[in-house]
Amino acid sequence: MHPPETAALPSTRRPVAPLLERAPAKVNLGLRVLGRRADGYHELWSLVAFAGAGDRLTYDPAGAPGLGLAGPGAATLAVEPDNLVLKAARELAGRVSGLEVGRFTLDKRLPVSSGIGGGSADAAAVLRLLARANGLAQDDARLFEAALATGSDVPACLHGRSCLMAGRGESLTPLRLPRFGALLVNPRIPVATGAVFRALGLAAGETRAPPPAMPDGFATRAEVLAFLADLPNDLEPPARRLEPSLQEVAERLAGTPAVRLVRMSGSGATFFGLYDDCRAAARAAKQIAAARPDWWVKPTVLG
Ligand SMILES: C[C@@](CO)(OP(=O)(O)O)[C@H](O)COP(=O)(O)OP(=O)(O)OC[C@H]1O[C@@H](n2ccc(N)nc2=O)[C@H](O)[C@@H]1O
Ligand SMILES: Nc1ncnc2c1ncn2[C@@H]1O[C@H](COP(=O)(O)OP(=O)(O)O)[C@@H](O)[C@H]1O
Repeated sequence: MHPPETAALPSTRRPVAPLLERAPAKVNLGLRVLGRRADGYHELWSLVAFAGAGDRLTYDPAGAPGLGLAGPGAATLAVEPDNLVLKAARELAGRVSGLEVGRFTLDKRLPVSSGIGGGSADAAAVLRLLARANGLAQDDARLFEAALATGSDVPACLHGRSCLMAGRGESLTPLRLPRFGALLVNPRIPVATGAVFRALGLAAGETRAPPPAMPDGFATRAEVLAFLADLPNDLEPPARRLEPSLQEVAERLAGTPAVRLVRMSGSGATFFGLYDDCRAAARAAKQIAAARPDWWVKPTVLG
């Protein structure tokens, strides 16, 4: 005799699938510091692109509110007190009454404090996840406000596509870029953003030369490279003064075949090389990883 069939218990809770968002690395292809404002922040003018490589955030709307860390970089980061994932969630909750916040799991792959905005990308991914889960439009102004309150780089990461970034980081002009193969290299030396800005030594109210003329767009990689020749990263000299060992990173990238440009991103210490395609970037990655297995070396695509 068969046991009687049991009907599934009725549930009062709607099953909700976890949501996933990518948190791509940000690369400052060029970055001019135009001056220092009275409030201490610096006026920037930067051509920003996003990489195929990044962290990943999953969100369980039904989970206990909080953050779990996973992935190769989990041990390099603490959940509190300053995790940008929770800061972004708090900033949005302060602006949207009744916002439901569940559990985030961060798959940490990008090096921390490395000039490619890993924390900012995570924060932006959190805002996108909370918007999706709470039915907010992705262009809801409160997302942008929460982004800027979380950090200067978060609005660009929320935008998530190549752009000219100006002001403190809040002024964004979309700009399409042709695709590059790219290699990101970090010597696993964390560099504090505030220290690099301070090492520039600008007084409050001081201004510097204006930026180059704004391009209408770029049709070819050669046009981008010509534009970048006049758009260095003004934070690279002070970062190199603070960390003279960055010279080796630049030299190793410059020694890879077919590299078109070598430069530091943001406040460092990640440097990038640009190539015509992903195959060249992958070859370069092998060369550098063989010489420096202790470094973080990531071939990817940009634009
Ligand atoms: C330099 C950049 C370039 O994209 O990238 P990273 O090196 O961080 O990746 C960003 O402006 C970094 O943005 P983010 O890391 O969000 O900066 P915040 O948390 O707002 O500020 C960190 C520190 O940098 C200084 N800061 C930041 C932005 C800015 N426009 N002027 C500044 O002087 C702040 O005064 C603070 O001491
Ligand atoms: N989720 C996060 N990922 C990375 N860094 C974080 C995160 N939350 C907080 N931080 C802190 O934010 C600062 C900047 O980190 P990050 O965004 O990785 O570097 P950068 O601004 O140089 O690109 C570091 O002091 C780091 O400890």
